[in-house]
Formats: sequence, C-alpha cells, structure tokens
Amino acid sequence: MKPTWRIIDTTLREGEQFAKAAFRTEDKLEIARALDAFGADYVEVTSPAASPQSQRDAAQVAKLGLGARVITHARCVVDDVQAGIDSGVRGIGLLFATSRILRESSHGKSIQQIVDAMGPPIELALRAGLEVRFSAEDTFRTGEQDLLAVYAAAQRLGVHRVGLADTVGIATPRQVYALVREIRRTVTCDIGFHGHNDTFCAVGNAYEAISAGATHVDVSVLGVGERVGITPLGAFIARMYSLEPQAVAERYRLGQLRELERLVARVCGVEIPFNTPVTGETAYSHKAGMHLKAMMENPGSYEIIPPEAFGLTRKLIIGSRLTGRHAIAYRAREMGMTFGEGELKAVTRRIKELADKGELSEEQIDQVLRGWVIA
Ligand SMILES: CC(=O)SCCNC(=O)CCNC(=O)[C@H](O)C(C)(C)COP(=O)(O)OP(=O)(O)OC[C@H]1O[C@@H](n2cnc3c(N)ncnc32)[C@H](O)[C@@H]1OP(=O)(O)O
Ligand SMILES: O=C(O)CCC(=O)C(=O)O
Ligand SMILES: [Mg+2]
Repeated sequence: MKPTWRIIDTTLREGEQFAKAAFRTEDKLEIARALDAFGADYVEVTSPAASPQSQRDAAQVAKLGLGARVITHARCVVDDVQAGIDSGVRGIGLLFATSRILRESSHGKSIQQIVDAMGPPIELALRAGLEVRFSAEDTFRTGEQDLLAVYAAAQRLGVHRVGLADTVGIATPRQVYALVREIRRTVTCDIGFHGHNDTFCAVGNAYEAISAGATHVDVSVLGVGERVGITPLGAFIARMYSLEPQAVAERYRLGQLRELERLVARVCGVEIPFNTPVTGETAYSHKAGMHLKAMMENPGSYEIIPPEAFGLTRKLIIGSRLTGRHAIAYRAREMGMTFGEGELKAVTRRIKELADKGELSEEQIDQVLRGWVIA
C-alpha cells in the first residue's frame, strides 16, 4: 500500500529563505543526500537565477543521481526557466502572485497580464521535458474567479500540476479543504499545496489539502522557511502516520528523521524545539501517575505513534511528585522486589515527599526502594 500523496521537500529552496540559513554547497549536498535517504519524493532547490553560486549548486544537486526528483522554483520569466533547464533539474515550480495586494506590490500585473505572461515560460519548460507546476502565489487572498482563470490557463498550457500557496499563513483548515475541492473539480492535473505556519495551521492545512484531493505537499525539515516557515516534514509525517501507518512506514525511512533534523538544525545553528512531534526531547516522556499506570499496561494508552517506528525509545519519569503506586511497583518488580499494598502506599508516599523537594533520579528511587526493604 502506498500513500496517494507525495512530499516535495523544499528545505533547499524555501528553507534557504529562513533567516538563519546560509547553506554552503557542501551543506546542500549533505542535506539533499539525507533527504534522499529519508525517501523524500522531491527535493526542491533555489532558483538558479538567484545567483551564480545558486546555479552551480542546483547543477551539483541535480547531478547527485538521487532517487528523489530534483526540481527548482522560478518566476514566470523565460530567462529564469532557461537557467533552471541549464542546471539539469527534472522539474520546475513556476509561480505568479495573484492576490490584489501582491499584484500591486510585487509585480504590478493584472490577471489578464499574468495569463498572457505565463505562456512562454511554461511552454519553454514543457518543451525541455521538465515536470511543470504553476502556482498562484498568495492563493488564499485571491478572488476565486481570478484563481479559476489562472489555473484554467495553466491547464490549457499543459502543466502537470497546479499549486495553491498559503503564502502568508492566513488560511484555515476549512478554507483549504473547500478551495482544494473547488480546484479539484476544475482541473484534471495534479494539485500541490504550500502552507506557511504563521498561525500554526500549516500541518492541519496540508492534511486538509490532501483530504480534498491534493496530490503533493510542500514541507521542509523542521519547517524552516520565510518568517516562521512552512509545514514541517516531521510533523506532517506524524499527522499522516497516525492515519495510515503502514503506507507511511513502507514509503519513508522513518528511522532517518531524527538525524535529518539534527543535520538541518546544526547547519542553521538552531536548537530542535523540545515539543517537535516525534523527535522532540519530550515527545515520548510520560510523567503523571495515571498515565504511567496505563502506559505500563499498554503503551498505546498515551501514544498514537510507537517510538520504535522512528527508531526512538520512550521515557517513563517515575521520580516526580506526580508519580503513582503502580509506577513504583513496576520499578520495584524490575528490581526483583514485591511490596504488599500497604507497604507500596507507604513507599510511594515517601517518594512523593522526597520529590516535593526535587525530582528523584532512577538511582535515588532505587535507593529508597532498597532501603525500605532493609529497614
Ligand atoms: C513566496 C516566495 O517565497 S516566492 C520565491 C522567492 N524566491 C526568491 O525571491 C528567490 C531569490 N530571489 C532573487 O534572487 C531575486 O529576487 C531574483 C533574481 C529572482 C530577481 O531579482 P531582481 O531582478 O533584482 O528583482 P527583485 O527581486 O528586486 O524584484 C522582483 C522582480 O521580479 C518580478 N516578479 C515578481 N514575481 C514574479 C513572478 N512570479 N513572475 C515574474 N516576475 C515576477 C517583479 O516584478 C520584479 O521585477 P521588476 O523590477 O521588473 O518589476
Ligand atoms: O510556489 C509556490 O507554490 C509557493 C511559493 C512560496 O514559497 C509561497 O507562496 O510561500
Ligand atoms: Mg513559501
């Protein structure tokens, strides 16, 4: 069983727009290889038109011979497309801002002028044999008639995919679902979604896009990108794994995720947030007594994704003031000790008293348990 959707990882394009990213050539090659090892379906690199080094780097990534399809991203400008073709990539994401605010501030074109300008760059890319996507930048602040006009034009030109871009992170999940549904009824080609995380809706929005018929989703490692970035790869994978575990585990090498994130964090000089889904420092920590009891019965009690699926382990914190007698009995059993019900309550009370002054380490708990038996 395979997922019906594909991941376009844009760490090397959107991620290069992250304030803290200054990728050297060797960083890009290492990240591209790590993305490929994870099983990313596409790796998107910065427009070769951006700078001479960007052109050389795109060509080097394209030459790596990855399993992932290496694509680039460009304005609807013939010279930019030609630079993409020259770099040897296999696909190109073209875009034009269609919202009124960006039409006025970014390029000054009307919808009709956009439709007229799209033709030559799209045709050039298609003639060169590239996989071509056309995206309406700032989709969710664009009038529906305007969107339908540009997507219909893109489809007439023969693009492989149209893209909806929540460029400013304004869309709600319900809006994403409704608009993707609408576009799904209008075009026959594939549909991509690119969502910014300004209101932390990027994962939910990507999921709704897929539910409504999108085939491709843009992600980046740790979500790096402009401002607070886009849909994070790991969080998106967590979302989808919880729904279709077998398909996700078969398609992607999930055990690579943590190393991939560590690589990008190191290169960008940032920490991985403690609450990052799956790989964050506390993602598999369980602390409250009621949770610990149930976790010892069945780890599925408070985990929707087993850590082993990602090569990770869980941590049960039993030395806090929130601990419970079941957790203490469990540890005691591990040490080969059994307590009667009254003793167990008493030793748990003692551990809680001590923990009120500060959490106990495993060694300290063991010491209390051993001391209790001897006393
Ligand atoms: C939402 C996004 O993240 S989109 C991706 C953003 N990525 C990038 O910007 C890549 C890095 N960018 C760059 O290196 C540069 O901006 C370049 C090389 C692309 C362009 O550089 P410059 O020619 O110096 O223009 P500058 O960046 O100042 O202004 C943007 C120009 O692109 C035009 N433009 C903006 N969007 C588009 C578009 N989608 N298609 C065609 N032209 C566009 C603008 O009209 C403006 O050209 P003008 O001066 O003739 O009006
Ligand atoms: O080309 C696209 O679909 C997305 C471009 C982009 O980065 C954005 O709109 O935020
Ligand atoms: Mg973006």
